[in-house]
Amino acid sequence: MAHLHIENLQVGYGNKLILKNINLAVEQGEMIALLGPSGCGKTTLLNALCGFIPVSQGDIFVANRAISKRPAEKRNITMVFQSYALWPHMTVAQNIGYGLKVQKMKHADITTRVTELLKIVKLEGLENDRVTALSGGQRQRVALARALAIRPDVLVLDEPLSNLDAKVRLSVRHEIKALQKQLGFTSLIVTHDQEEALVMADRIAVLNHGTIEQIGTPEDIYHRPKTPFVADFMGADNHLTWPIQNAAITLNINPTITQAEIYFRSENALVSTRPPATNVDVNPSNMGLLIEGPVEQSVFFGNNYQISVRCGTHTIQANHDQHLPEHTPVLLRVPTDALHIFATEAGNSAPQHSLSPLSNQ
Ligand SMILES: Nc1ncnc2c1ncn2[C@@H]1O[C@H](COP(=O)(O)OP(=O)(O)OP(=O)(O)O)[C@@H](O)[C@H]1O
Repeated sequence: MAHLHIENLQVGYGNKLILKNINLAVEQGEMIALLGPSGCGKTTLLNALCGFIPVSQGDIFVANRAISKRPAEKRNITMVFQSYALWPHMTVAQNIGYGLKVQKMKHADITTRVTELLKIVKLEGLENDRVTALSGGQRQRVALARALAIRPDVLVLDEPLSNLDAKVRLSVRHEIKALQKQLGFTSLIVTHDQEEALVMADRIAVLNHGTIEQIGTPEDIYHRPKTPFVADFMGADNHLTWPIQNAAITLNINPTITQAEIYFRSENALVSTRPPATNVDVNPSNMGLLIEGPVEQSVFFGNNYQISVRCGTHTIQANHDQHLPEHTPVLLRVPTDALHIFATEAGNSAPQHSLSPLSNQ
């Protein structure tokens, strides 16, 4: 059994079921990111793990021990909160040692452990400062040190970086990742930032309406989404429902499809301004999805331009290195391996989750 094993977990508030049937196995030393839109149940899952809310059905095992009926303080799972939740009247060292004092550890041992943690989170010299005098990034490191002080079996982090400004956020996420590798703690981190999940996690679980839609490595989730929801959530910002009765949109793939939902990222739509007449041949450079149309809008995005191309009733987004004036005729080509194609049965108006991805990798 995995170090953290969640089996058929159901959790709700009153009569409202939030987590429907969660199964998750987290190996010792692994960091799993729970990724999903607001309200999908990420925090609820962390709260159920920590024992802050009861579970309706299913079980949670940590190191082969069933813990879902144990009170929060007997689970040895600690949470790092979005708001840090530090004691404002205490010093850095007192905050870090707080959990150890509650556990009635000897004063000398607390001092040793706190000194060790101050070094780990690079806050040496600040032990006697009030936490209110620290920056956001430093406070978050105190919160992390306090959580790690008691050597938890599982560390859970609820959007730990969301109160930090963009630059600090980038450095703190690398620090947490490096610490996780160095110390080997098992952790679950909640985020709704896909880039954060890709950078920090060993595996990502994508949640939607209280269920896990897909779990896999960052590469799997990014390149091989199993459902339209995951493709969309991971940044495939263009969506077409095939077939399309429009000669300006052609799909040259093998095998051919009759009916499908197609997703792709604007960064994978290659823009060319060559005349459409040269584009009709089906040769290797024309494989994939081809779309012809005029530029509707070109917006500067810093490192490139976001080009909107009008094609019948569709507006397709593409990235390009140059500004293109409105009405410029362009050809977009999305290579086959950048298309996420979810075949649907002919005449079947099945819900998205029952679509099957067509292997195109
Ligand atoms: N104490 C509560 N009582 C009743 N419903 C709740 C309670 N807390 C959360 N919910 C509901 O449970 C659902 C999931 O909430 P949760 O906070 O777990 O989502 P989340 O994925 O963490 O969202 P966010 O990214 O916005 O933090 C939401 O519909 C929310 O309204």
